[in-house]
Amino acid sequence: MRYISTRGQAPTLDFEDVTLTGLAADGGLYVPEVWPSFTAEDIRALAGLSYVDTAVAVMRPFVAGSLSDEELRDLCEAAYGRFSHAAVTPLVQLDARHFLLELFHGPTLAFKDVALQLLGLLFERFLKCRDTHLTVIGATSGDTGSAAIDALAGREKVDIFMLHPLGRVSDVQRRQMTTVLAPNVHNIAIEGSFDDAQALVKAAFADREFTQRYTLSAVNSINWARLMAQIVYYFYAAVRLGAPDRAVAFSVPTGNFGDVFAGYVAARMGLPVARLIVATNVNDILHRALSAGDYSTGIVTPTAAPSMDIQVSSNFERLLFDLHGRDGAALAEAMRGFEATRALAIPAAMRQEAAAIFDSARIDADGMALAMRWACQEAGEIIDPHTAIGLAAARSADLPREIPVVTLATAHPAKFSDAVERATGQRPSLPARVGGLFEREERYTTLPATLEAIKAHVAERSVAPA
Ligand SMILES: Cc1ncc(COP(=O)(O)O)c(C=O)c1O
Ligand SMILES: N[C@@H](CCOP(=O)(O)O)C(=O)O
Repeated sequence: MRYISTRGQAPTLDFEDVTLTGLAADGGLYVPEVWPSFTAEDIRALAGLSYVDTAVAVMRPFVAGSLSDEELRDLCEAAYGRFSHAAVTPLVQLDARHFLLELFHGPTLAFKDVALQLLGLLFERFLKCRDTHLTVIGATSGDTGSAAIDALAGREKVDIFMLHPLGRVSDVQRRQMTTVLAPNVHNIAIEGSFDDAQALVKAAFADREFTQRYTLSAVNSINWARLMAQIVYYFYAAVRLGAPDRAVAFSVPTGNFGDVFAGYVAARMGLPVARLIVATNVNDILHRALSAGDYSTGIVTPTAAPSMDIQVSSNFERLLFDLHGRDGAALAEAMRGFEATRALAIPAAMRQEAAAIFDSARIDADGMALAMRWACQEAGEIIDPHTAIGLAAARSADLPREIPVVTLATAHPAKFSDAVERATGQRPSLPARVGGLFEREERYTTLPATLEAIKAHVAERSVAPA
């Protein structure tokens, strides 16, 4: 498989290089040159397979030329062997048509583990035969950071610098990052929002001299391998609910548009996905973009679902690439306009094309709390605020009755126990595997949100050649 940039100017790469590269040199994001295609028979053959077997079957076309089936299987077994549930991503039924797809059984209790446990192993596999030291630089609104740190802590040939917005992640989220004291882990609290942190990561990649000197790489969903691993659970869930003979809808709590884009890829590959519901909190740029063509940023409002407090959604560019007929030059011009004005009008024809599969909903604090209460009282499930936004959107969606609706449960409720307790009166406790968080020493550096400060910090801490 070859990978091309959404902005059309960067070199075409194979899977190994695309995994190690992160952001494309032209500022774009890598996508497969073609979407692999699964027939109904291919999908039927997934029935009854374990998660690992499903992962190998679904990811095989994306890694072709870089990993053999045996290598891919070994990596998946190691990655998913660390999950606490035998099904890795189990489905839970809430009522006649609503399901939760629990994605939080990994080591750091959020869906990010599904991709990042694999990515950590991919880095190790691809660096084994190279004389390269990777400097990973990432931005987190709470969950990517801890999952990436867990996946990379203590690994040879990698340093990780993780930027989180100071004071805007939950205590559990922060401590999951800052109590990891491995020498290759460098936590930075940025005086700004998640969008500022993400913009700094992109600015670091745009500095070609810096990128080359430190061999920068990414763990955010700008890295294609992240999304690839997330496609698997759409297949796994849909097949369990009757695909290819029954279409399934998914409701996805959305921030950076990575998780829901993985669902879009699954649909492009042939999975019968009836609808993808993009569920946002009050930071609703994606809802405005999909429902009214208004992709313009505002001020980020802190909410009880902090991991979705995002305005500029990285992966929306990947969808825009397809909506622009995969014309990299046209998209590069549109993105330059967006970067200059912080606004992009999505033409009606593109909006209509997106509407063939995407719905969207904006859920406010009351809607979120109501969904947490409904899940608790009617189905006996305690859910986290991000999942609640997905569930609220799922329950308000206008869909034929025979279509099952799967809400992606993206985080364990104990990561956000204050908000859960406020809504339901129940305080979920942390699973034993992450216990002791509040007794451990924390280590992080607070920096202003400037590229100079980040570069100086990397230069001081990285073991890569100066
Ligand atoms: C718990 C949780 N839910 C939902 C999201 C949104 O996912 P995405 O950024 O892939 O849209 C995030 C952050 O990425 C998250 O951490
Ligand atoms: N919500 C995310 C933000 C970063 O998203 P990513 O999927 O691009 O890594 C987080 O939890 O950090």
